[in-house]
Amino acid sequence: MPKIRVTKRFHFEMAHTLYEYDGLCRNIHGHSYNLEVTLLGEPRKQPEHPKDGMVLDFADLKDIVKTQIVNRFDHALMVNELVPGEQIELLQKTTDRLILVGFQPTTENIVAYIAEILQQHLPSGVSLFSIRLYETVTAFAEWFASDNQ
Ligand SMILES: Nc1nc2c(c(=O)[nH]1)N=C([C@H](O)[C@H](O)COP(=O)(O)OP(=O)(O)OP(=O)(O)O)CN2
Ligand SMILES: [Zn+2]
Repeated sequence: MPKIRVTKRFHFEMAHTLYEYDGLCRNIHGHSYNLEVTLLGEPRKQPEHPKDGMVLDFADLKDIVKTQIVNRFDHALMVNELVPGEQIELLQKTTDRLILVGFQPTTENIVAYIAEILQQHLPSGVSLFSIRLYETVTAFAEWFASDNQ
């Protein structure tokens, strides 16, 4: 049975700030993130089944990624928990979509965070192969299962 990779693209708008960064990105600013999620699995081999030939129905993949990532991250502000408490309190007054994380919200760390979440929500029989997260048109980070075993 061949193993096949399937990929679906997603998009979300998110703001972040790089805590104590020595450049413009220390300011709150936004990105139009593009996300590519690639799964690995064997296409179903059940000729009578409506999902015959699918590793995972793209619709099911969309449901998982939208529920776990896009719907939570879209139009949110992601901030490092190290930011002083009084600043966090101010931010909480101006947005109901503040995501506090225990890491600097770089593309690298966000892609690893997404991988951690998605791995917990995939059905059996498929695995997360890779994730590519574009922060800008010219910059992206990738997570590969094979690099993280
Ligand atoms: N290794 C990383 N470096 C930087 C990150 C990151 O997540 N990982 N993030 C930033 C800023 O948040 C922001 O994304 C700036 O990135 P940059 O590519 O420099 O953006 P530009 O708009 O200047 O892109 P150009 O296409 O070169 O105009 C900083 N560094
Ligand atoms: Zn940025």
